[in-house]
Amino acid sequence: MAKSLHVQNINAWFSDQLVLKHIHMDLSANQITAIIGPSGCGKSTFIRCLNRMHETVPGARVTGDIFLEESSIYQMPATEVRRRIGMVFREPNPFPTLSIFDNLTLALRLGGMRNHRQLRERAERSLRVAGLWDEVKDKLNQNALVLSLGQQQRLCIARALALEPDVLLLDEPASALDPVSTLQIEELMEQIKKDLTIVIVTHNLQQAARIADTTAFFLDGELVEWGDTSLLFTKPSDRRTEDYIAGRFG
Ligand SMILES: Nc1ncnc2c1ncn2[C@@H]1O[C@H](COP(=O)(O)OP(=O)(O)OP(=O)(O)O)[C@@H](O)[C@H]1O
Repeated sequence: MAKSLHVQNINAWFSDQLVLKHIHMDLSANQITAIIGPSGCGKSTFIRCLNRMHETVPGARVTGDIFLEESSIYQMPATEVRRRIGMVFREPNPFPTLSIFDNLTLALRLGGMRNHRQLRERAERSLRVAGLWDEVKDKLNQNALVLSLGQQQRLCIARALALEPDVLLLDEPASALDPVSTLQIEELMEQIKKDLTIVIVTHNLQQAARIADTTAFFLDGELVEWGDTSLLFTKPSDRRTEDYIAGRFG
């Protein structure tokens, strides 16, 4: 079920470098929120804070709090946070030695699901949602690397969906893909937002304008502004946002 995230005064460091400063933001359920901003402004660090991945980097630190609905993610076991708040990365990263089926079901099996019929149902359901079932149903036991890059990325999304998360974080999920695969990923996000809260980092302003309900503009570790995507693109309230979307820097 989709759940909203509430970010309260997040600061994040890599060693002594402060890379996110006093971030307050709400990420609404059943919406796509796009995170935009120039290279190095803290977009990836921000979404890696949202499922407690940032703190896994040696020397990295976070202060502040993030709530999944009413519950602080810092009061939950980190493994539980990452199950409920899934993540898809820039480069498709299927487990390279595993079959398509095992890619989808490994985490479920590690979580204790043993019944083969149940595993098969969950795998099929997430592949159907990811629009991949017809393409892979006859090769579930083949290595995941037989798939094209675009299919591998949809497999990674299906793998995240198989855990039935509340939130899905995507860090430039289409940046390594061709235009057709990019469109498939965008259509997929539109479909799954009815069940999920989606946060996507993108360099591509057209992509944010096409798919995001809400857009947030980051600059130098600050959240300059966030709000309704069409308003942010047509009537930004801050001069720096206006300059960025007009292509004057970044
Ligand atoms: N593993 C790391 N160790 C140290 N510093 C890092 C690390 N990862 C990122 N940084 C620094 O943190 C700051 C924010 O980086 P981040 O990757 O969050 O930005 P970004 O907006 O996602 O950039 P890009 O669009 O280029 O991916 C940058 O100054 C970057 O150099």
